[in-house]
Amino acid sequence: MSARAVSVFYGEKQALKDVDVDIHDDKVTAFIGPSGCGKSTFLRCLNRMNDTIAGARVTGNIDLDGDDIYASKMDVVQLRARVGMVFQKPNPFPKSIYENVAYGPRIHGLADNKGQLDEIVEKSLKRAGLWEEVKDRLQESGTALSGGQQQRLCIARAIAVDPEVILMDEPCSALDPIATAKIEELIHELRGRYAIAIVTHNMQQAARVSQRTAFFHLGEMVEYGKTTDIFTNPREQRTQDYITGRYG
Ligand SMILES: Nc1ncnc2c1ncn2[C@@H]1O[C@H](COP(=O)(O)OP(=O)(O)OP(=O)(O)O)[C@@H](O)[C@H]1O
Repeated sequence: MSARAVSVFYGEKQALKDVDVDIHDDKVTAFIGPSGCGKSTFLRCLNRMNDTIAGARVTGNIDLDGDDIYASKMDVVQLRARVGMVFQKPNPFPKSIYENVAYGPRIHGLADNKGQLDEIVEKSLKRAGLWEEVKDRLQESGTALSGGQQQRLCIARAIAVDPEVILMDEPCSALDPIATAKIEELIHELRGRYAIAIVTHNMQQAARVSQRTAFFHLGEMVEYGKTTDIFTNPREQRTQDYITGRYG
């Protein structure tokens, strides 16, 4: 997936200026930067979640596997299956664990019968590292799980519709350190199968989970490169100042 010259306006206010970023298929890309710099705004451009915000306007080009995602012929429901999203606060549907995962494949017609749907649910929960914990209580409510389990359920829900890209907006910020470690481990396991982009406030987390990092500041993407380079040998002074804790 690639973004070129992406700008975002909320009404008159420009929140992002001319951002170019590539999201590689086999890598985790982290978006870092101080609060309000536009990380979440940019992430939301990648599956057109900004369409749901009144007054938000996006310009520039974002391409997913050869398709312009802002083209008028783009089906946004299909796009959001291809580019799934996991939010800061786990947000399972108030339905059973099974239904949380089965819902997407059912509406997208990915299963011909109950057996196939069961298989998708099992496979998705396994990939999200949750199957062993929930296999005997699939009919219980998803909202009764712990926060970390709920977040893995949301990841299973995204996986169930066979996405190409998974976007994660601060997926661990509402979780305790153990649940956070599990999600980070899961991100490692999912890499290679899905392109992943993650917004994080936590620089250590970006360094642990990503291979590419984009540093945002005041609506600009200041520097993009290999995570190791960004953290050990940044080209830009603003990146250096941020990673050494001079602001943010
Ligand atoms: N729905 C909105 N309406 C108007 N302005 C918004 C909206 N969402 C974000 N903004 C503004 O756009 C700018 C970028 O916000 P954004 O949430 O993308 O930053 P961020 O880097 O993700 O910050 P944080 O880490 O605090 O979530 C900020 O100035 C913010 O106030």
